[in-house]
Amino acid sequence: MSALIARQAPSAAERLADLAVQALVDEADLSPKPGLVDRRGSGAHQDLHLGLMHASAQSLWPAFAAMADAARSEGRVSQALRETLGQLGRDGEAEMLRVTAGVNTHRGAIWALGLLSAAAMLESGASAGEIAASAAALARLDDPAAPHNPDSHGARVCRRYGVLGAREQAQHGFPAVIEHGVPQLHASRRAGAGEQNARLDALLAIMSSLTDTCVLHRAGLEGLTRMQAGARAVLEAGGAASLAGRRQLRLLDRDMLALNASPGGAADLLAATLFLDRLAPHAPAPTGSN
Ligand SMILES: CC(C)(COP(=O)(O)OP(=O)(O)OC[C@H]1O[C@@H](n2cnc3c(N)ncnc32)[C@H](O[C@H]2O[C@H](COP(=O)(O)OP(=O)(O)OP(=O)(O)O)[C@@H](O)[C@H]2O)[C@@H]1O)[C@@H](O)C(=O)NCCC(=O)NCCS
Ligand SMILES: Nc1ncnc2[nH]cnc12
Repeated sequence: MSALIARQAPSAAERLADLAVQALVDEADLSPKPGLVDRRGSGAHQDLHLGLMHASAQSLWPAFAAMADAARSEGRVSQALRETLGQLGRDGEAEMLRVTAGVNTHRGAIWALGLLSAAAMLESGASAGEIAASAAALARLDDPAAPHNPDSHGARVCRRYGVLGAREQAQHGFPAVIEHGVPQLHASRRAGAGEQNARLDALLAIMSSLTDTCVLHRAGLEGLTRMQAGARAVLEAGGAASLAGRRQLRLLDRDMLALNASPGGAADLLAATLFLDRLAPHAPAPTGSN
């Protein structure tokens, strides 16, 4: 009997949860990322490290599987599905905080990958853009049970600087992912950058345009401007695979550390990019870890 259970193929929801967790692990491991936790160390953070990012990612598997399964049961974008996803997202966040002893490792990632996992189940076989559009339709539905926290870091800086944050990024169909992350990942792969460099370029493309509320919270408008301009400078110099680009990337890393800035929102959206890329690849698939 146990041999029979062991051989059972994973369900579609379980496969989506596998992909979501793998995307988070790949994002955490990618190095060198400016200001962020990676294989070299904790970046601008005092309370995060790579082991904690991995443990947090693994703790979210049941939440992602449950969100995808709820989408399978409901079968369409609906108010009922939105409310179920909201509850599962809050449960996932509680489990993350239990595993990390209260440190916010992946709040933005639960939001983005939770919506995208549910949408991927609804839009099986669809393109990255179609999946993101379906996730956006879910994000635009109001969840009356969601506790509105006007004091979250994101809410505070959105008010102060008049910018859009994680909520709007999802409601608008993840433009940072669909217009910047995914196309740059594919372009850098086509140019022969190597998989790790292509992923770094995708992160930089996201950073060059995103109003990352983590950076605004930690380093204000100056931090955001320097992040966007620094990321653009790496790409304009030839990207992470080029010597000139690597030089710019080292400067950007130093700058982010000096400003105590960490682009956590961009990191979450890189994970969303890698998730969608695995689901709907339209460019040469990764060939190794070079
Ligand atoms: C809608 C919610 C995402 C809540 O959003 P809100 O803006 O109110 O709340 P925040 O607590 O600020 O969380 C937003 C997180 O999203 C990431 N992010 C930032 N900017 C963007 C952006 N422009 N687009 C997309 N995503 C963005 C970011 O997450 C990462 O950073 C986290 C660390 O941040 P922080 O806690 O500020 O940590 P530190 O700087 O280290 O703090 P200190 O050390 O200084 O104390 C890290 O977790 C990364 O993930 C933002 O943090 C959503 O949460 C929500 O409403 N959920 C309800 C449940 C639900 O409905 N779910 C639906 C199905 S999933
Ligand atoms: N690698 C990383 N470093 C810091 N914050 C993050 N949030 C999501 N991924 C992160």
